[in-house]
Amino acid sequence: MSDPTCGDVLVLNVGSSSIKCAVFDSVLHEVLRGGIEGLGPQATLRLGVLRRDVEACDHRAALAVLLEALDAQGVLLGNLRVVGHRVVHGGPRLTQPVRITPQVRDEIALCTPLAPLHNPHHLAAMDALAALAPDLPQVACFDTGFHATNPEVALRYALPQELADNGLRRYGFHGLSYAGLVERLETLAGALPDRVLAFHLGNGASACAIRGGHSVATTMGYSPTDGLTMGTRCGSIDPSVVLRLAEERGIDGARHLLDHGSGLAGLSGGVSDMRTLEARGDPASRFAIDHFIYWARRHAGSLIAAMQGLDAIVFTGGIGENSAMIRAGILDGLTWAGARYDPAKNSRHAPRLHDDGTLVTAWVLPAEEERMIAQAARDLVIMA
Ligand SMILES: Nc1ncnc2c1ncn2[C@@H]1O[C@H](COP(=O)(O)OP(=O)(O)O)[C@@H](O)[C@H]1O
Ligand SMILES: CC(=O)OP(=O)(O)O
Ligand SMILES: [Mg+2]
Repeated sequence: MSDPTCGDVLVLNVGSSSIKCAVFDSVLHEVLRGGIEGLGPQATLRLGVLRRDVEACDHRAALAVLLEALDAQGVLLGNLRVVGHRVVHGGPRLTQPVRITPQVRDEIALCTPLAPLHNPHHLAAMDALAALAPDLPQVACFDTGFHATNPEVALRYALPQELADNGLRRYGFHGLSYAGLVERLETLAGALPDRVLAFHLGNGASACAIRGGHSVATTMGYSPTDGLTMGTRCGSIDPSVVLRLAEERGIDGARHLLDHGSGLAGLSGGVSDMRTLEARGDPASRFAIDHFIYWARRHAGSLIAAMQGLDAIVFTGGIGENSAMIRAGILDGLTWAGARYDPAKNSRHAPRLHDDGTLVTAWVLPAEEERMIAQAARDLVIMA
């Protein structure tokens, strides 16, 4: 058992298909990392060196298993000083890290229709912790904040002003991951490349144009359903298709199809997991992978135009960090923009995929959402 006093900050990153967690001390050294992925009757729990199959059919069950495992490894809720949560959607007002009060919780709940795959699970985690440790401060960090620097022309839909005033605009997501990636890239590259095309490819997937360290455009919009082909989400789609689906299946039926039954799962006949699709190799799985790559390239072209060029490409997220095939597929479609990589480095998932002297550099970096959240939670509660 590890030292029970060493963990000060617990971070929970409740994603659409997984729960990740990390424990930091008050100077932000990572003490423990883990999570549960593949939620279902045979989910996988990883925590430090521990790895075991567990039953975790939904996010609530997964959280209970995770908290028990943390406790067994000496991370006691009573000894923590703060818990930080990733929150996907906080609407127009909640963009900066904030201490969770009943009012903040209610505001996050109001945003549930905008992120139905995420916000209910964030709330369940906050409520579970509040019940177990009512005096433990909790902080919410939002996926949208990083995109506040997008120009108005990128943020607005071509809709009347009063609709934008009512929150019908683009927000963009995976912002904590992109902010972490900018910090890491600057350190690794020595200086931050000016025009960075970043791909966060996980179960949810997006891409972002980052200029001078700031987001200028991104593929997700009003909700995390827009943009690239995803695990179970359709990505960009003609709104008339949505209207027709709503007519035929009702609003809830349409939403369910677009968020849960589309993307890789819809194209392949039920498989949303990229690793499984790569292993299967049947025509439907292959087509789903081709679709994912093709639309990542198409959106990349749009983002490169938004930045007026390209200096670096970065991959992160479960697929971005682990799938050499997907990275190669995307990069092979961007040679016109100067993208080059060394296949051997790509196979090794090396942080640096390019050779010296390459004009457009290419990188694989870990998604560091947890580190960003820990930093904000520490600053808001421990350093305050
Ligand atoms: N070795 C691998 N090869 C291909 N895909 C992988 C690999 N490891 C993980 N993935 C994929 O990463 C995705 C999950 O990414 P992750 O970022 O953990 O998801 P979430 O959006 O839930 O946070 C799944 O599609 C999974 O199959
Ligand atoms: C915003 C989003 O899609 O998050 P995730 O990738 O964790 O599903
Ligand atoms: Mg994620």
